[in-house]
Amino acid sequence: MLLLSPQQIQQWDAYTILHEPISSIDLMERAARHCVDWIISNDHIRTSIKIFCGKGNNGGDGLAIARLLLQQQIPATVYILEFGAKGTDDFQLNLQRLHSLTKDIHFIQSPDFFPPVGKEDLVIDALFGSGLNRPLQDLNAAIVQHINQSGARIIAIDVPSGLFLDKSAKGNPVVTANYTLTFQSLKLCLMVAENARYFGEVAVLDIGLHPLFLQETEATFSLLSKEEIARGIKPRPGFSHKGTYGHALLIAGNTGKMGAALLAAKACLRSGVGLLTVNVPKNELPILQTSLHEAMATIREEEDHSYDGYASIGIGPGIGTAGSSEAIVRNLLENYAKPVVWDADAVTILGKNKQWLEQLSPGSILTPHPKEFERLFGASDNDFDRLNKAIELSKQYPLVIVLKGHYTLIAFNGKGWFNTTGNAGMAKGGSGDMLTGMLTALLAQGYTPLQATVTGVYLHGLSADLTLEEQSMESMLPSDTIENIGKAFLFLKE
Ligand SMILES: NC(=O)C1=CN([C@@H]2O[C@H](COP(=O)(O)OP(=O)(O)OC[C@H]3O[C@@H](n4cnc5c(N)ncnc54)[C@H](OP(=O)(O)O)[C@@H]3O)[C@@H](O)[C@H]2O)[C@@H](O)CC1
Ligand SMILES: Nc1ncnc2c1ncn2[C@@H]1O[C@H](COP(=O)(O)OP(=O)(O)OP(=O)(O)O)[C@@H](O)[C@H]1O
Ligand SMILES: [K+]
Repeated sequence: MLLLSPQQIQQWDAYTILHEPISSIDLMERAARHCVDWIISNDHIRTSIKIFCGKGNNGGDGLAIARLLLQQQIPATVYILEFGAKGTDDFQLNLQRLHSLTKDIHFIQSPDFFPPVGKEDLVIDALFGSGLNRPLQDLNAAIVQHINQSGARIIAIDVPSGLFLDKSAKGNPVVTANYTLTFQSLKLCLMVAENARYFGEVAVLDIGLHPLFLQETEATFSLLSKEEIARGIKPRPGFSHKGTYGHALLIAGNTGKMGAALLAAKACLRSGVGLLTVNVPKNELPILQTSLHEAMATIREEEDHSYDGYASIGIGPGIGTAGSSEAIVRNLLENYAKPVVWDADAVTILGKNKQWLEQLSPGSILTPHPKEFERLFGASDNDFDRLNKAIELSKQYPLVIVLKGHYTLIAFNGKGWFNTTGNAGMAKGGSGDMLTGMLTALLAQGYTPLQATVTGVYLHGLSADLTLEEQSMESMLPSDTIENIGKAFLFLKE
């Protein structure tokens, strides 16, 4: 699914009107009906429902929602923010339709006429949607503040009023919704952490916009889908052998950080690799060899760091950032030409030696979390800037950049894919190590760097989601999640 700009969303609307065909007022009616169905079936009806409308089509949705509620004998009061301009055609038509049902429609021109709103109210925010083109001010800013401080349950229609679809609204007045009912597809503004406090829980309502439009449309950002990932999984032919699936090397672990090496190694082994060697400090060798019978080992302090024969290498989890680790990073840059997975301390070392970025082998995968990303590429003003920076960098460097988060972004060659699997039970040390092991395993099996990354990131989150069948978000450990990598592969084959 593509993440569209406001202009593209308008075009999708127009395309549907032309090709379904359907009139725009009927499309609005369908959107409103989906909202009402969702509100009723999710038990959000309150004795007092206050619907705040602007005079664009978002406000039109609000008016249609009011009428559909009233038709089911559910009382609702409408407040229209009056800022001079005439409403859109569909707004005006819905206003006429509503007038035939109720006189409980209030035009507000000043904060003096704001209705009292309290905890017991349900507020429907239909002030502004995808047409917002500047920060809210004056009366519009005042009503947002009034609603936000009321303590009422707030349901935003399409997006919380005040959010721009594809750029930051940092510092602007924005409705803090408990729920956002967004039409047809997620929007970029509903994917970033900086807006999480505004959009609350998001439901995507399928209002039947024409699917063919997407086939004729290009967008920088899209969402990964199960079907797409499942199609990319390589078969394991009956006559294959361990050599078919590659020999991976993980350079991981150090004194007090051997858990990182074990988690990465175990995840690598559970992700289909043919052979695995783990490079660890001499003193830590027994920990590895007694806990993981399938892994071989090389010793960190030994001079001969030949990388010949490894189909892929992952470096970083728990290695530390001391000079000896820096030396390994330099050695790897000079002596290994295939893609490498760079994570954790290895990313920090690259951040300290930025000139080395030019030397990363093409197709290498960088897996920074936002702080590590900042160390590598500098600070960003907001989440949108960071996403756009990752996209620009992916044009500049022949690398796959994995910006980890709730919706992890994978940037490659000027395009970005958001992952939709995973949950807050993964917000624990060790989750990143697990991902490094998985990506290294997939590279070793001959997946292209992009394919390895999208597959690995998706399966990583999916394993965590499946872990919730037997654990809570509080209790689950990366070790549990690794044991569910198998279930995740099976789920893709269903
Ligand atoms: N496409 C779909 O799939 C469907 C879309 N539908 C619905 O349509 C919504 C989009 O409607 P929309 O385009 O009329 O824009 P909307 O957000 O209502 O109003 C913006 C208007 O207000 C103005 N304005 C802007 N910023 C302002 C500001 N800061 N302060 C004051 N005024 C400001 C601006 O006019 P301006 O003042 O710039 O002339 C603009 O015209 C969408 O979110 C969804 O709910 C569904 O009905 C059906 C399916
Ligand atoms: N709330 C969340 N929702 C979805 N995924 C999450 C969430 N929190 C963390 N994750 C995922 O878990 C992983 C965490 O990796 P990250 O390197 O940031 O932290 P870590 O677990 O401390 O790493 P390490 O393994 O190096 O200790 C990422 O892949 C991230 O996408
Ligand atoms: K809204």
